Amino acid sequence: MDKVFISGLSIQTTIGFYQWEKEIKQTLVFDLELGWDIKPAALNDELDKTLDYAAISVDIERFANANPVDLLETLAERLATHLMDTYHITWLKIKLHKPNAVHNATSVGVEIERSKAVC
Ligand SMILES: Nc1nc2c(c(=O)[nH]1)N=C([C@H](O)[C@@H](O)CO)CN2
Repeated sequence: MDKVFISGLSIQTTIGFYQWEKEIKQTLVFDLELGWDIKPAALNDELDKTLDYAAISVDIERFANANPVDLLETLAERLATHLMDTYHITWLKIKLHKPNAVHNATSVGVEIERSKAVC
């Protein structure tokens, strides 16, 4: 399967279970793999036949800020649904890091992989 990927997309957003976290912004880092057949875009060198990683990066930041939640799990799941529905993606993997959450860990977070049947 071909993929378009985004690695190390760093944003500032409100996220967290505890009350103090709802009053600040924290760093989240996203790694995404998006299943996509890249041949149609490559055939005639056309951006509109592929997934525009720049546009999707902007969308991810907007989505996270528009949908504040407590858990990384919730954000990952909702973002997966949003990306699959909006861009007609049938397979994706999202790894979501909260690098400053645990002071003696390099990073912590969640990773999900989702797919849906093509009709
Ligand atoms: N599996 C998870 N564990 C924890 C989360 C989370 O989103 N998923 N969140 C927190 C707190 O918000 C934490 O980041 C505050 O330091 C704790 N554990």
